[in-house]
Amino acid sequence: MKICIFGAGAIGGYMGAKLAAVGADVSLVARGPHLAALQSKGLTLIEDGHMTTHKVRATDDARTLGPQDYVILTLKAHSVPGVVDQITPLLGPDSTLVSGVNGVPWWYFHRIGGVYEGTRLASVDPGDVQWNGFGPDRVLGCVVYPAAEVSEPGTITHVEGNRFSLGEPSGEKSARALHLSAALTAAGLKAPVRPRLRDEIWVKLWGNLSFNPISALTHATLDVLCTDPGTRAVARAMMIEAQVIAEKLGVIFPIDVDRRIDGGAAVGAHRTSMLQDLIAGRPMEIEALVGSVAELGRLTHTPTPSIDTVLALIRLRALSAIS
Ligand SMILES: NC(=O)C1=CN([C@@H]2O[C@H](COP(=O)(O)OP(=O)(O)OC[C@H]3O[C@@H](n4cnc5c(N)ncnc54)[C@H](OP(=O)(O)O)[C@@H]3O)[C@@H](O)[C@H]2O)C=CC1
Ligand SMILES: CC(C)(CO)C(=O)C(=O)O
Repeated sequence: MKICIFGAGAIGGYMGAKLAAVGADVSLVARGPHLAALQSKGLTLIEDGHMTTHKVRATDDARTLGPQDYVILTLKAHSVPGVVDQITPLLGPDSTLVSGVNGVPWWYFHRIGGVYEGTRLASVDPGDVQWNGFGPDRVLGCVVYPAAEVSEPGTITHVEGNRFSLGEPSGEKSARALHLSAALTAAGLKAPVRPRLRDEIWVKLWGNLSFNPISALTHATLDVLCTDPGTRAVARAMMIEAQVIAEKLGVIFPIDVDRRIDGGAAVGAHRTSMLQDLIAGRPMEIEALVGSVAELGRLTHTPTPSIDTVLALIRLRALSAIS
């Protein structure tokens, strides 16, 4: 089974190291100093205080790798539309594209059934470049739970978690989903195949939608923003609006908003990825995590005053960060 991880930074590097450790046929697409380190020194993973280094096939030119059985995208959401042409050489007629990217996925309305079937999302797929370039039939959804970081070029430090939930847009337990699940499980990861992956997408998104921009706007860590009465109320209001939207789309939430916020608080003094990106001067995943939910609000005729307010603030914060 040939697996390529495109955008092998923190999450892709973590998955790549776990696969390489068990001898899987895995290739990594990366760039810059991180790629140079992967090629010269190998991929190092620091996990539970142990350091392991793996020789890996790594390139910045996917054309040299050819068609794969699985292409796992672990880019930041805003990076994907611009690199569709770089990814397509990895795709043969039977290749599966696994979308390991946070936020509302561009394929959300593929095989969902009902009145919204086939709806495209401009916030995450402007110009439909992913829908038209990849084709939604080859997509297998993935919700990424581990936390990891590129601690230096070529080195991934795992923080916590090892679950990558998988799911077909149709909810089927397909052979392609089960085969990838088996490969990831053999690498020591948790990879359940879920019949209702969209429910999990929303539970994760609940936090990213609210905690991430609030943290970037306030520079507060999760424990603080989830317990401060003012910011907790903002997060809660955003999450309730999102819940109304999601339930109109058929989602069933297994927990309530307060439990989700308490879960965020329990993570502790963690800077969300959006705050980390802001501090590092990198683009933030604003449209995939927040703009997409505002777009779904309009689609489902759901008022989203809290989400719109925070979205306006974080968009302007991003512009101010650039200039
Ligand atoms: N890190 C985490 O703990 C978690 C992340 N996620 C989600 O997972 C996804 C991936 O995040 P993460 O792993 O942190 O992101 P990273 O930025 O660490 O990894 C993406 C990598 O892709 C590289 N890249 C970008 N464009 C190209 C290109 N054209 N060719 C080759 N390489 C390229 C980046 O290089 P460069 O640095 O040069 O841009 C970077 O190394 C995001 O949606 C994120 O929200 C979800 C849960 C937790
Ligand atoms: C905030 C957290 C931990 C969960 O919402 C996260 O996923 C992120 O930092 O992007």
